[in-house]
Amino acid sequence: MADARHFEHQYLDLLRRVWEQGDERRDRTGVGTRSLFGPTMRFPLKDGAVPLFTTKRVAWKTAAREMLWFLTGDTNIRALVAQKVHIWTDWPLDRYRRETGEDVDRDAFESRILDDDDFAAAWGDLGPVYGKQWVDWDTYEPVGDGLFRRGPGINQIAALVDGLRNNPTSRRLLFTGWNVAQLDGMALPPCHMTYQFHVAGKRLSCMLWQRSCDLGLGFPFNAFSAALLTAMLAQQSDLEPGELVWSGGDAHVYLNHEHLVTELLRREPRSVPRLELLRRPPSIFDYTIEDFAVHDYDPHPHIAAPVAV
Ligand SMILES: Nc1nc(=O)c2c([nH]1)NC[C@@H]1CN(c3ccc(C(=O)N[C@@H](CCC(=O)O)C(=O)O)cc3)CN21
Ligand SMILES: O=c1ccn([C@H]2C[C@H](O)[C@@H](COP(=O)(O)O)O2)c(=O)[nH]1
Repeated sequence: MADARHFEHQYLDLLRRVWEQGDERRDRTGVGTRSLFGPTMRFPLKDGAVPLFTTKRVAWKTAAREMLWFLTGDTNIRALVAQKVHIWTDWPLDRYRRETGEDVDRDAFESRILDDDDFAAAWGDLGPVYGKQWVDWDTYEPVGDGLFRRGPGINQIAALVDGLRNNPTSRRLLFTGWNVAQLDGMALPPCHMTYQFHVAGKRLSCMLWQRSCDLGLGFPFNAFSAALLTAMLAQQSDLEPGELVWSGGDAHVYLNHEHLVTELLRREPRSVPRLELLRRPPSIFDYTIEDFAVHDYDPHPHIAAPVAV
């Protein structure tokens, strides 16, 4: 039976509102969007609750692999492609086509990324995106005469775990990918850009600030990933997950996702999935995909939709 308060209704309501009332405009990609500014959603994370949407099947293992890849600090798509994660391939592929004029197809491009070290180094890197900023934010030390040398990189995630354990009432429990000085070198500036945490009793809550949100394709991944990260951080800090508060800046639906919106709004959310961490690894950097299980996930079928590059 349909439960009016299923967490997913927040998502479906926002999709409807953006589609019906959003400002229609041209966007960077040329596809066009309808856009609203500043929505907030709150998802419970207690007892394994997780915002994994059920009105279409979401490839949660793909989202989890991407999150683990961020935590390694890697910014090259090679490690993703090796795990059959294709969600970042289109940006290096687009650059390759533009800069060489060669009309290589996606599969051939991915094969070269996997088979050829030099090619992967030259064409597979996204620049200093999420992983770099999260675990190895560049620092510089003055050495006199207006000269600087590299200092040690800052690991924001390690510092966060330390803060959660030792200073849980701090109002500075956050990390960000928005390194203003390095935005120009990134294939895309971070969308899910700032994560702040709050501990109340034994509950760890996360607030994610997402400056730009593709509601059809990106958001189902972003919501699940943020919940997963919160569960991992809670486990590492002897806390329990509390709530995910998501705030978006520009929340949009691409005009070529109309079929997705129409079909999702026809469907009823079903089942309440649960996330389980099967092991407690020695640190936040030691999780593997085998450490995650999702129970009671009974989604409607997947709906394909094109990604705007
Ligand atoms: N326009 C746009 N939307 C995004 O969500 C997005 C970007 N660009 N650029 C950077 C990353 C890459 N992300 C992506 C890219 C593609 C899918 C995607 O195609 N998802 C499909 C198939 C997933 C699969 O491979 O199994 C989906 O139906 O969810 C999802 C997230 C999120 N980000
Ligand atoms: O995790 C992500 C990454 C990207 N997106 C979407 C949001 C926008 O549709 C594009 C980025 O384009 P900008 O012009 O840089 O805003 O990618 C997402 O939703 N989630």
